[in-house]
Amino acid sequence: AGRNTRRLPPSPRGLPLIGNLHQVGALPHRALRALAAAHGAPDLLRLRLGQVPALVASSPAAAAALMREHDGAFATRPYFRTAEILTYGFQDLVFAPHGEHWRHVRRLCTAHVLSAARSHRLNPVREREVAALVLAIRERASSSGGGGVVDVSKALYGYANGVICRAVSGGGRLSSREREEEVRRSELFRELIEENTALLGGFCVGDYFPSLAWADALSGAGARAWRNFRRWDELLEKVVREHEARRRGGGGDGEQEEEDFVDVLLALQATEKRDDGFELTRDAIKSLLEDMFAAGTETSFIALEWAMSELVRNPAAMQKLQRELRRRAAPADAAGATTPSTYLRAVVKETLRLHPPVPLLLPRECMRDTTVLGFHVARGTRVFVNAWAVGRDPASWSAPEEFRPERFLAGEDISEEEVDFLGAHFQFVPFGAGRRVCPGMQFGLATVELALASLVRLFDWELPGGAAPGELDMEEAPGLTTPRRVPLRLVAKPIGWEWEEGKQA
Ligand code: HEM
Repeated sequence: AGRNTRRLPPSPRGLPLIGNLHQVGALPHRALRALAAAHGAPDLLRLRLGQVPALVASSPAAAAALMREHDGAFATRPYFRTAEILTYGFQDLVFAPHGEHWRHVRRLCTAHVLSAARSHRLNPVREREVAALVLAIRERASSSGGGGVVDVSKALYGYANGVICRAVSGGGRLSSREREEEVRRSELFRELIEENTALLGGFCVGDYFPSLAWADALSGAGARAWRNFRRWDELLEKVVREHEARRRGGGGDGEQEEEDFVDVLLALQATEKRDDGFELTRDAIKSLLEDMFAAGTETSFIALEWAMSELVRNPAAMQKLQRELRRRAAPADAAGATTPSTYLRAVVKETLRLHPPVPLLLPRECMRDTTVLGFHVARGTRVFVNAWAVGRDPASWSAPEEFRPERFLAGEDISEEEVDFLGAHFQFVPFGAGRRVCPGMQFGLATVELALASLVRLFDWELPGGAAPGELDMEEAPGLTTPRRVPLRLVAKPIGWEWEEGKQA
């Protein structure tokens, strides 16, 4: 077919210069679903964002076409200026070309993260952090001020951050002075992650108007990114040095330390150096570490925040989960915490269906002209998969806007066995799919499930001031990830028999 007979996906009329940028809004996943519906584009919607051609997939069929049928053509990430600065110029580790180096490093890194989660090597880390979370909530709940109201969001963020910090850079058995240093370090990591999120989620003129990239120098976005990068580097350099010193010391007291992510990368560096041309440089290691912090903390935190919100809003689901977890835990507490609960898994899935923490996944870029579902997509097009819209697709889900974990149980409309997280079921893609699927999926799920199980099992939860469950504010904060707009504040009531048990422990 000739150039002029190529069929293009439907597109809303744009404005001169900015194109459709003004239509994307503060909550792009919601605005883009509405735009797709209004322009008869249930599968693929074409946009122009400034100077950049873009494509949005809004249905399971479109998600499958992009991430299964044509995965190879959409396996790269677009270039973002702030990301380039923040990631040691190694943007390609996460965000860019399909070079061999990138494939290699990512494969190694993925293998590590998944194996660490699967072998449960990191469960002691999570269990320590869950214990700290439960303790913090108990203290807050029983303190005289505030009437037992707990800032659940803050507590959950601390937990998610703690798990990643420990898993990435260690800190198993620490003296009290070391522990203090660790707490300070966690705070610093948190600050740096938040600034990264602000920078990456922010609007950078050069990302949409490549010919106006110089404008970012004027707006200060570049300088801000450099400043944050230098702070990251100082901290990560310290972490890597400490690990190197420990490795040289041969483990010191001879005790088997828990192996963390830095250890694994340093070991890889030692063995991979001889590989033809490939070297896991120090900058590459620090860049990977930074990715792990940034990608792992916010996502797990957001999933936990919404899971607790939905359970409080839906008391029947909360009670069902409490019954299941408390029954399991009663005879032998230790076993109760780790044996999987089907309803817990269903609650987590239902939460991720309604509230995917990264609702548009991470942007991809079309690497060569491709025909997708009969439409022409040009090389260089920036591609978004609206996982949020896909999860609420009325053709795939009954009562799609309702929180009903039962839908994921066997015998219901969609069974547990049918919809997994592995990217084979395109009506449910909170972790993406294909070559760019989230490598931290198992790690993230374990982090979310362990904390949620304890919070639901050990406490009863209510809204402050006797408000009805339906009154809970469920709005999302603007940005590329979707935490709650207002922090989740709940009354936590420790349940009796667990109290006693906790005291003995
Ligand atoms: C509930 C928790 C999590 C959710 C919902 C989540 C979601 C996602 C999504 C949607 C993507 C983009 C996938 C795509 O574009 O197809 C992604 C990428 C990524 N995630 Fe996760 N994630 C979670 C936890 C984690 C954790 C714990 C880690 C690391 C420890 C991690 C590391 C990464 C990395 C490195 C990438 C980039 C992969 C690439 O570009 O090739 N994630 N994640």
